[in-house]
Amino acid sequence: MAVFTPIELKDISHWIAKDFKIGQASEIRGIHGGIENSNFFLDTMQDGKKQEYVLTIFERLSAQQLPYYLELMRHLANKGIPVPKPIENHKGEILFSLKGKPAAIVSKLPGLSRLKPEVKHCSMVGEMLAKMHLAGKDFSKTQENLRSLGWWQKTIPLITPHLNAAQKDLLIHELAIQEAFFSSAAYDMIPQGASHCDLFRDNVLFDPRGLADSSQDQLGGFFDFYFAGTDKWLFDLAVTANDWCLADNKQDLDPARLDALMQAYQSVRPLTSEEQASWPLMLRAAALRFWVSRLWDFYLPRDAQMLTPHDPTHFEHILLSRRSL
Ligand SMILES: Nc1ncnc2c1ncn2[C@@H]1O[C@H](COP(=O)(O)OP(=O)(O)O)[C@@H](O)[C@H]1O
Ligand SMILES: N[C@@H](CCOP(=O)(O)O)C(=O)O
Repeated sequence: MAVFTPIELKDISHWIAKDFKIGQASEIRGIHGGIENSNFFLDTMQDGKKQEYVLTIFERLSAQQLPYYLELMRHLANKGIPVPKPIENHKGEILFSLKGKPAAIVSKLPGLSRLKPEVKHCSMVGEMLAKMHLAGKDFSKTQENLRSLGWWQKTIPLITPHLNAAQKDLLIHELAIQEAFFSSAAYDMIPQGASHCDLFRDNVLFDPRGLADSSQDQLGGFFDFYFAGTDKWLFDLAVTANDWCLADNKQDLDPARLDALMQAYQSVRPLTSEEQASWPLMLRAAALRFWVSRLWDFYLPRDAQMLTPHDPTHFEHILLSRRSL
C-alpha cells in the first residue's frame, strides 16, 4: 500500500467498540508496500488477548464494485481456501464508510512473503490457485476484471505521449494482437470464473513454521483480492507465472519454476486443449496488463504518503521476452 488517507486510533476506537465483536482497538499502523489502497494493521484486545486485523480504505474502487471482492473472500474463506475473511459488524455488514471512503476490516493472515521463491513455493502456489478457481465455481456474483482489455484500450492513449517510439510501437502492436486474441473463437472457449488477477509474490504469505530457512514453509494464504474479477482462469495462471517463475535475468521464464507451477496447478485442474494452445498469448496479455498499469501509475501518479511506484520497465522486458517465445 501507501497511505492516501491517514487514520489514527482515535478515529476508529469508538466505532470498533460499538459496531463489532472484536474487542477494543489498541493500535493502528500504516503498512508499507502495495500501491492501490490505504492499508493498516489494526490490533485489538479481546478477552485479554491481542487480535490482529487489516483495515483497508479503498481509494479507487467504489462501494458498488466492492461487494464482489469482499463476498468473494468470504466465499473462498468459507470453503477452506486460506484468504482473509471480512469481519462483520453487528448487522452482518462487511463494507463500511470511513472518512467518506469505503472501508473493510479483514483477518490478518499469518506468515511472510517469499520474494525469491524456490520450486516448491511455485508448486504450493499452483496447487492452491487451481483449488481457488474450483472453489469459486459456485460463487454467485460476477464482475469483470476492471484492468482487462477495455481498460488497456482506454489507458494506452494516455501514456503513449510519455514513451519513446520503440515503446509506443511495442504497446500499440501488442494491443492489436490482444484485441484479435480476445475476439477469437479459441479465447471464447477458455474456461473462466472468479480470478485473483494479481497473484504476485507480495500477495502470498508462507507460514515459516518457526524455522529460519524456507524448507519447511507452508502456504499461509493469498490476499489483496482488489484486482479480482470474473476472468479466464488461464489469465490468472499467466499473471502468476510471469511473477513467480522468473529466471535469474528477471525476465525470461525459469523452466524448473514454471514446470512446478504448471504441474501442481494441473494436478488439480488440467488445462483444456484451447488453454494449452492459448498459453503463449495469455502470457503476453498478462505482461501487457502490468506494463500498462505500471506506466499509468508512473506517469500519472496520485498523492500519497509511503507510495513507492513499481518499475514499468520490468514488464516491458517481460513482454519482449514472452513475444520472443
Ligand atoms: N489480510 C492480510 N494479512 C496479512 N497481511 C496483509 C493482509 N492484507 C495486507 N497485508 C499486508 O499489507 C501489505 C499491503 O497490502 P496490499 O493488499 O498489497 O496493498 P494494496 O491494497 O495497496 O495493493 C501487504 O504487503 C501485506 O504485508
Ligand atoms: N502487483 C501489481 C500492482 C499491484 O501492486 P500491490 O503491491 O498493490 O499488489 C504490480 O506489481 O504492478
